[in-house]
Amino acid sequence: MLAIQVQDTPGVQIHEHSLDCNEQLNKCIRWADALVIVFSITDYKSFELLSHLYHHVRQLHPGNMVPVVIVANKADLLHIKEVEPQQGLQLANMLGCTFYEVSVSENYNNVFNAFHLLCKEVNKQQITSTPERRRTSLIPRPKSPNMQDLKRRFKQALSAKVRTVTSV
Ligand SMILES: Nc1nc2c(ncn2[C@@H]2O[C@H](COP(=O)(O)OP(=O)(O)OP(=O)(O)O)[C@@H](O)[C@H]2O)c(=O)[nH]1
Repeated sequence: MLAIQVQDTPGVQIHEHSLDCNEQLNKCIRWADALVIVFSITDYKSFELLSHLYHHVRQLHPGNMVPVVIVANKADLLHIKEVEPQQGLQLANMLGCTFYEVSVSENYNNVFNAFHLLCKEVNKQQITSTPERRRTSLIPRPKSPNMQDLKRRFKQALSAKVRTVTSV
C-alpha cells in the first residue's frame, strides 16, 4: 500500500543559501520514501526554491537516494510564464531527476505518469534496500496540517456553539 501526502510549502524561504523550513515540512520529507517537487512555470520564485528543496531532501536523507521527480506545473499558462520549460528540464538533468511538464487544469495524464514512475522507483528501491533503510519507512505519516487546521476550526466552532447554547 502507498500513502501520498500533498504538502504545501508556506513560509519556506531561502536564507543565506540554505533553506528555512518549518518542522512540519521536515517531518514530511523525513517520512517520505520518494518525492515529487512541483514548481509553477508562472512563478520564478517557485523555480528558484526547487534546487534548495532538492538539496534539503538529500540532507534529511543522508546516504539514501530517495527518488525525486520534478514537475513543472501550469504548462497551459505560456503567455504569463516566468520560467522556460527548457530551464526546468536542464535543472532536473543536473540534479539527476526525472522531469515532467504538466497542466493540472488541462490534462492529468502526465500527473499520473509522474506518480506512476515514482511508485515504480520506490518499489524497485524497496526490493533492493537494506534492513536499515527499510526501518526508516516505519516513521509514522505526519498529520496533514490541513486536517489539523480543520479539526481546530471545528472545535472552535463547536465551543462557540456550546457557549451560545449555555448563555441562552
Ligand atoms: N491554469 C492553470 N491553473 C492552475 C494549474 N494548477 C493550479 N492552478 C490554479 O492555480 C491556483 C493556485 O493553485 P494551488 O493548488 O492553490 O497551488 P499553490 O501551490 O497553493 O499556489 P500558491 O497559491 O501560489 O501557493 C488555483 O487557482 C488553481 O486552480 C494549472 O495547471 N493551470
